[in-house]
Amino acid sequence: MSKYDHLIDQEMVNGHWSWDSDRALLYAVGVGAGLDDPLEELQFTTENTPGLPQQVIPSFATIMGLQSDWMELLGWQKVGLSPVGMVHGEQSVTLARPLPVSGTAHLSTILRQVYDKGSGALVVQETRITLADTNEYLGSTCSGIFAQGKGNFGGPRGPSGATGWDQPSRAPDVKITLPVGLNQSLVYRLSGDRHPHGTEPTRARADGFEKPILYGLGTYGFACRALLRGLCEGDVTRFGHMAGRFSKPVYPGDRLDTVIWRTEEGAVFQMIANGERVVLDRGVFRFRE
Ligand SMILES: C/C=C/C(=O)SCCNC(=O)CCNC(=O)[C@H](O)C(C)(C)COP(=O)(O)OP(=O)(O)OC[C@H]1O[C@@H](n2cnc3c(N)ncnc32)[C@H](O)[C@@H]1OP(=O)(O)O
Repeated sequence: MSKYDHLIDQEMVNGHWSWDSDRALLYAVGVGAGLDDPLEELQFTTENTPGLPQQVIPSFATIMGLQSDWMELLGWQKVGLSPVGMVHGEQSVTLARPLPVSGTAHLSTILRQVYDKGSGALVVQETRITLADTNEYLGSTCSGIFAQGKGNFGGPRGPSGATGWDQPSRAPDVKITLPVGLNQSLVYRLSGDRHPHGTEPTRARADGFEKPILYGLGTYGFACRALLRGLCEGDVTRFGHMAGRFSKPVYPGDRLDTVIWRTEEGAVFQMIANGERVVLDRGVFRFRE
C-alpha cells in the first residue's frame, strides 16, 4: 500500500465550464495560428470569413482539463500555482466529434494514478467532457504531471517509457515547420494557463528551465496545428486522438519542426526545436473513426 493509493479513482472535479467563440479564437492565436501565415488558418482565427465557418482547434480541450486542484488532494504545498519543479510530462486528447465554437461542458476529472518514477512522481488524471445541455459525449483528456523531487514514496513504477513507441527507420513522410513568437507565452496564458514559469525568470529557473518557457500545453497546441495541417488539410472533423510526451522545454522564439510518419490508423510524430532537441516525443495521432 503506498501513500496515495486511497486517492486513486477519486473524482476531483464535477462541474460545468463554459466557453465562447472569442475564447477559442484567443486560444488559436495563443498556440501560434496565423503567425507564419495570417491567411493559412482563418478557420481557427476568425469567426467571419465568408465560406469558412469557425472551427475550434481540438487541443483546446486541454484547457478544460486544467480545472482541477488536485495538488491539495495529494497534500502538496504549492509555491504560487504548483510545487517547485513540477512540469507537464504527458498529454492526450481524444474527441468523439469536433468541439463546438461555444458551449457549456460538464467536466468530470478522475485521479487515475500516481506513479513513482524515482526522480519524481507522475500524476495521471483524466477528464471526461460532455455537453451540459444534451449530455452528448465530446471526448476526454488525460494528463501526466511530473513532480520532480516527489518520487521514491514506494508507489508503483507504472509503464516503462522505453516501450510501446518506436521511431520508424525511414525518413518522415511529412514535416511541418512552425515558428514560436517571442510573445507567445504572454498570449497563450490568456487562455487560462497562467503558471509564472512562462513569464518569470526566477520561477522558470527554480522549476529547472533556463528562462521562461512556452507552456507545455501551448507546445501541445502547436503540435495539434501541425498535425491538422500535415494530415487533415486543416479540417478538425478528421481529428480523433493525439498523445505525446514533453521531453525538453520549448522557449519563445524557437522554430518547431513536427516530423510525421503515417501509420495505418493515423501517424506517429515528434516535435524538434531548432533542429536540435526533441521537445515532444512518442507522439501518436489517430484519425476519427
Ligand atoms: C505545471 C507545468 C507546466 C508546464 O507546462 S512545464 C513545460 C512542459 N514540460 C517540460 O518541458 C518537461 C520536459 N521534460 C523534462 O524536463 C524531463 O523529461 C522530466 C523532468 C519530466 C523527467 O526527466 P528525468 O527526471 O531526467 O527522468 P528520466 O530519468 O529520463 O526518466 C525517469 C522515469 O520517468 C519517465 N519519464 C521521463 N520523462 C517523462 C515525461 N515527460 N513524462 C512522463 N514520464 C516521464 C521515464 O520513462 C522513466 O520512467 P521508466 O524508467 O519507468 O520508464
